[in-house]
Amino acid sequence: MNPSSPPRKQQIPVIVLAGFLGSGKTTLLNHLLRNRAGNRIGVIVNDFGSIEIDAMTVSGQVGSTVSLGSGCLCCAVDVSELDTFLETLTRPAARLDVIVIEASGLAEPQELVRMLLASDNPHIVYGGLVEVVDAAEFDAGRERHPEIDRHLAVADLVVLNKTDRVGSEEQARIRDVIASAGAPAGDAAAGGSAAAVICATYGRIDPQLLFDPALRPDGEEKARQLTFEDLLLAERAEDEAGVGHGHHLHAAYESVSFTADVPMNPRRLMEFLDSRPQGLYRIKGFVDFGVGDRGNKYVLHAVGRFLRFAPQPWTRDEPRLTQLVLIGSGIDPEQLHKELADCRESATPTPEMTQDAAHERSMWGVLRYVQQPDDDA
Ligand SMILES: Nc1nc2c(ncn2[C@@H]2O[C@H](COP(=O)(O)OP(=O)(O)OP(=O)(O)O)[C@@H](O)[C@H]2O)c(=O)[nH]1
Repeated sequence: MNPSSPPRKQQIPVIVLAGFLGSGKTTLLNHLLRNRAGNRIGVIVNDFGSIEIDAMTVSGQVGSTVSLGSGCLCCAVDVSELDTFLETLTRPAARLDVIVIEASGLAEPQELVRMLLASDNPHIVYGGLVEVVDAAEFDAGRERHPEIDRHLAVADLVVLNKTDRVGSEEQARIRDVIASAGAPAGDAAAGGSAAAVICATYGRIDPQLLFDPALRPDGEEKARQLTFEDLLLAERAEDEAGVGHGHHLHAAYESVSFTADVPMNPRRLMEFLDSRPQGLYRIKGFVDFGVGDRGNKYVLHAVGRFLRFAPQPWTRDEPRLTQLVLIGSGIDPEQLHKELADCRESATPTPEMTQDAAHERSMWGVLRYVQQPDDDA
């Protein structure tokens, strides 16, 4: 790392929102904008027309960028202009916390993801490919657009939307199809989508699946955060009114919090991360590798198969801890917690020389995921 450049504020996650025409991308995006938990969101779309800009105060329009009073900056772009717009949106003056690119129904999301991963903009980090699927039109959609299987295979999170229009059996069937999407015909075991799948109506997912609540003291920025409990209450109210569909949002995803006050063993943690289960969508937090690197904690960001560590100096009085949150759907929280606990360093004494060399070597696996300033991806 270049010691002359001061560490900048955390990189801004860029999320790609994809899905076929009418699947509910704009509905989901509007939901995120209304429940952005204090975050300032930058949105890149193919055209403004579909976003409910009326619902927000438009405070300025420059070129094809619209600044919304509610803490959102929108721009309409052609994919070839992506880098230029990311450049604009990541300027410190924009003060954005997260950027969402709504891929047009026709854009190939893999192409956008590839461009993001290859981008040399140091201020962004890949935030995942979210594929919105219309549950009611699933089979018809696949027939018309067989390429949807390819999209599902590379997605990090699949939002099975419009579940108000299908029963729970049909939802289960679609989930199975998604899990085998992209695998060679007749051989689901050979692969398929590793994406976490969550069900939704009108795109109402918990925004925390995609980004964290902003820690902003600024009162003007404080949008009310839609919490997990709110979603649950809304669902219960629907159930009580007899309009629910037996699908409970608390079953939508699960999270695991892990804290350790002894260092983590780099080799074992990397084994855990390299074999993380299907459906484990996000991991965030920081890791103490103890003697592996006494000076730094390692901020961990994983979304889908993407994984990145960023070393950050411990402050003088900071307690040496590992703190991680894992979020996913269809995961076994207890098992994951146990596996992480098994990654803690055990105090087996080895001769000091061997120990030093071993620690240095075991950090290699971690360092593979540390971005160097001139890395491409
Ligand atoms: N019944 C039902 N309708 C929904 C749901 N989510 C979205 N819709 C409706 O589906 C239609 C399409 O939704 P959009 O959000 O515009 O879909 P989109 O993917 O952005 O569509 P394009 O911009 O054309 O690509 C709208 O009329 C929405 O109100 C849902 O969960 N259930």
